[in-house]
Amino acid sequence: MNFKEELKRRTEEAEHVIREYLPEESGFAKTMAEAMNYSMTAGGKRLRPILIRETYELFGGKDKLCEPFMAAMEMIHTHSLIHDDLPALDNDDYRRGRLTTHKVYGEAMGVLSGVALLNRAYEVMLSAFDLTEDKDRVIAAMRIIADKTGINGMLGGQSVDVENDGKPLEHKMLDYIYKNKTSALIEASMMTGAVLAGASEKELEIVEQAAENIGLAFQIQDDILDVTSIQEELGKPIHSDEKNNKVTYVSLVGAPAAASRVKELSDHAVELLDDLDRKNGFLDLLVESLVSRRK
Ligand SMILES: CC(C)=CCC/C(C)=C/COP(=O)(O)OP(=O)(O)O
Ligand SMILES: C=C(C)CCOP(=O)(O)OP(=O)(O)O
Ligand SMILES: [Mg+2]
Ligand SMILES: [Mg+2]
Repeated sequence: MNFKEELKRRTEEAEHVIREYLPEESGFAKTMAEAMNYSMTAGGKRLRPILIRETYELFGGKDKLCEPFMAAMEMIHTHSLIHDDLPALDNDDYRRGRLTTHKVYGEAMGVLSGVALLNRAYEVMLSAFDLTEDKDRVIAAMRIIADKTGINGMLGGQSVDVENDGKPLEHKMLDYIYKNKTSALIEASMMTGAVLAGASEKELEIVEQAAENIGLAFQIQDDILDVTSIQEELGKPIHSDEKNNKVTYVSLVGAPAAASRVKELSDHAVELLDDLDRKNGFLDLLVESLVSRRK
């Protein structure tokens, strides 16, 4: 398998699915629709939608039921990035190689278009009821997503993250922040693919653990790139963490130790996936590739 080519094909396919669910830019609320689409069409790796499809296929899913969830997940993720960049939070001017949404449309529209994407995600997920007789699987997926993005997941983690800007942090709290602000959405993505395809409780637990490790590795790599990359490659400003006086994994243990931790977490995730009776070779390669990602 040529991994790069396969990844490109899957990214393009995710891109196509996402575009089907974007709001129309018309009517009195046209500006907000434009702001929503501005960030949604700015690129991005589309990692979470790809993880949904790959995990869906890992458990035997073959049809389009996962597609509204792929689009919805990218909307939730993009909402989180628009808000993460706002002046009240990380105050960053570039994202996905473009000026941030609030820089182009103003702060009020940044707040509103972010919330509107979050709301649209739920409208899109509800449309999945039209694609299956098995309503329980759709409900189960939506329950996971609501839970993992709220106070017990992404929002909880993000709130503790911003609350602690400029304060010393212990490992335990940093782990809480990373597991929630970043891993929770990766967990929700992979678990969504799994429940939609009918995975068992036991399989779902393994997927959740693997995704937690992937998410931690992903966030630590993000910390590393914040100090080792360049804006042109990353598409967002470097040294954002230092600007906000954030304790990160890199500031706590240094970049080389952080890189070893990324490798350990990624290896552990692949081992966990190996415990399943099923295999998706591309998914394993994707997880392994995140260790050396440069953007
Ligand atoms: C509800 C909200 C707003 C959630 C944001 C979650 C999140 C993982 C943001 C990015 O983290 P970061 O600031 O460490 O990364 P980046 O370098 O991409 O800004
Ligand atoms: C969790 C973090 C570090 C936020 C950025 O996520 P991605 O690195 O997946 O951002 P895009 O590719 O979607 O822009
Ligand atoms: Mg942040
Ligand atoms: Mg940020």
